[in-house]
Amino acid sequence: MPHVLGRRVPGEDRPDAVSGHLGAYRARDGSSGARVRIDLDGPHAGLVVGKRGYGKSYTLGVLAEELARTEGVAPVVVDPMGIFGSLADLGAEVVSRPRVAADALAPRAWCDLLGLAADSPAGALVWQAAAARSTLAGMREFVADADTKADRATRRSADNHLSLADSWGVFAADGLTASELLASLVDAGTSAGTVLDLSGLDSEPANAVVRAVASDLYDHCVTGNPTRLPWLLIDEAHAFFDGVASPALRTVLTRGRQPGLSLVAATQRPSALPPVAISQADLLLAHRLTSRADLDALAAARPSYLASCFEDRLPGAPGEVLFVDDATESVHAVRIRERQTPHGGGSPSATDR
Ligand SMILES: Nc1ncnc2c1ncn2[C@@H]1O[C@H](COP(=O)(O)OP(=O)(O)OP(=O)(O)O)[C@@H](O)[C@H]1O
Repeated sequence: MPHVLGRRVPGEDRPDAVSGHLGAYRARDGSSGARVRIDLDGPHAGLVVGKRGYGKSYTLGVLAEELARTEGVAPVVVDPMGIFGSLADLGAEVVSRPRVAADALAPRAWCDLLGLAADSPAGALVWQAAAARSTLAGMREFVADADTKADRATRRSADNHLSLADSWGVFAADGLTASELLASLVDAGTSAGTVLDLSGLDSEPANAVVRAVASDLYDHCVTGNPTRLPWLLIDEAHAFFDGVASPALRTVLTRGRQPGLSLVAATQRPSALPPVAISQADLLLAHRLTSRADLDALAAARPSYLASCFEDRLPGAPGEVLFVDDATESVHAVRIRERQTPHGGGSPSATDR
């Protein structure tokens, strides 16, 4: 019987409950022990942390590989560095420069995105336009025609902001929506998932895509009965918790598991995450971490069982993690298995030239 970490009701799991091969236990002398699997059956909030170069993206890739070949789940990988393209080898769809529908963002999200206070004249106009129209072109028309109440300067300001959003090239009437994302996976008869390659996008457009996809996935899970349970895997997550994607990600973290949406965030800077991102995580995979601020941020948001042993047991080599399993309130030293598709990350080295 393989050992599965993350099971909510240990010992009472269904024999057919799905899990993924994560690696092997690591003994104190560094030797490898029994195989370790991770629960993929129930929804989870996961956090992968560690210093640069110690394997966060690699670990996220291992998780994506396991999800890609698991029935009943649909991984959606947010890839800001463009390093997860090799998941196509397992049948994942890699979407370069993903685009989203304008109405995948709620009116409030439009104001946040454009840096407009909702109660400012231009903000109120953008809000009305987002509520009234489903496309960005339609919103701009709405603003141009709003000649009754809004004065010229307000219309111009609102349109300047919308024009900037237009220039990002991430909004399209036929853009990716969560329901299409999950439906297309069903049509294709595969659960291999999707990689959203955001490399080359600036922070605002990348955040716009992530906010739209996260809130759309959440709404889809709440209002429908998703045919597959989505897993949102986010690399360099601090860039999104720090940006306008944050409200949607917080909602997923605090309320996503109930309707079936999982989120796994990877970051080298846990101290840059809101405490809720740490406290909500029921799976914590910690690679080597030395910054005092990051260790303190983890300790402050975690229950007491973590503070007592966590720091001393953190691993020292790339590919090793301390796995904190909330379900059993236990901590395990694990060596993450090797990738089955090529890893696209890692630092460039002059020696390799
Ligand atoms: N489980 C593993 N098995 C074998 N090698 C690994 C493993 N994890 C990491 N490595 C090695 O460590 C290197 C760095 O890993 P990775 O790119 O995931 O780091 P990172 O923590 O995401 O760094 P960054 O913050 O710079 O993105 C990889 O290129 C790989 O060579």
